[in-house]
Amino acid sequence: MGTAVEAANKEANGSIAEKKPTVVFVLGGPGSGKGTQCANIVQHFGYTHLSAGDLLRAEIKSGSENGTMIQNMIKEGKIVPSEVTIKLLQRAIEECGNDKFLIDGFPRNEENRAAFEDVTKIEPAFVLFFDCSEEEMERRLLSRNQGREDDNIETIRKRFKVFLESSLPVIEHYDSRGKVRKIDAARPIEEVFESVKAVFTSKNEKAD
Ligand SMILES: Nc1ncnc2c1ncn2[C@@H]1O[C@H](COP(=O)(O)OP(=O)(O)OP(=O)(O)O)[C@@H](O)[C@H]1O
Ligand SMILES: Nc1ccn([C@H]2C[C@H](O)[C@@H](COP(=O)(O)O)O2)c(=O)n1
Ligand SMILES: [Mg+2]
Repeated sequence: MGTAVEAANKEANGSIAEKKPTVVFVLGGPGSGKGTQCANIVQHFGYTHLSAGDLLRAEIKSGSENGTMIQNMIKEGKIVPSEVTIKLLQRAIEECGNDKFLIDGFPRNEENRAAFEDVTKIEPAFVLFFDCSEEEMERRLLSRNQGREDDNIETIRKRFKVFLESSLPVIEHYDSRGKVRKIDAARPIEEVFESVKAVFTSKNEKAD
């Protein structure tokens, strides 16, 4: 159940169906640099950044009835049921005055993908895929130092396995539809962003 403030925001900004927002999915393995590059895209291109992982962590902190379940799943590197994550994304989109969104770390599996399409009827403009080796991602995660409970070697290995088994097939799904813009994410942050900028400024993209 939403609060009165949430309801007022939704009325002011419109439901997802009315808004028909531009959505770019930002995918890649754990530690590939999704959040880092999203921050740059926000600055340069005026998108609103919605990280599914951040929304789930905020839900744990809020003391929600789903908090313990979400916390346990994140600790195990597992993917939270779509209905929970989609509600959080839907609410964030509806409460926001912007009409273009980077959805980071979602869809993470086929269930996420199909349920989001079903509920919102939104097709992404394109999918940014940050491609990086496990070796490099592991190095980055182990030195991230943000106090995340899942940045330990045991959970990191589980997250890599889930990425290969459940998330890569989603990327392949969009690739077969010509939607994936693959970026070599193993380079320094500034170089990666040069490639990202080229995607967002391309005349062929409908998302700039
Ligand atoms: N190109 C890069 N080169 C080196 N370090 C990077 C690069 N991009 C990001 N990092 C660092 O790696 C760590 C992980 O980056 P980030 O949080 O952006 O990854 P992520 O894909 O969002 O990860 P997660 O899926 O775990 O949320 C951070 O400490 C970040 O500063
Ligand atoms: N669609 C999603 C996104 C994230 N989660 C959970 C499981 C992830 O390991 C964790 C952290 O996400 P990140 O911040 O690394 O993008 O959050 C999920 O269940 N479903
Ligand atoms: Mg992130």
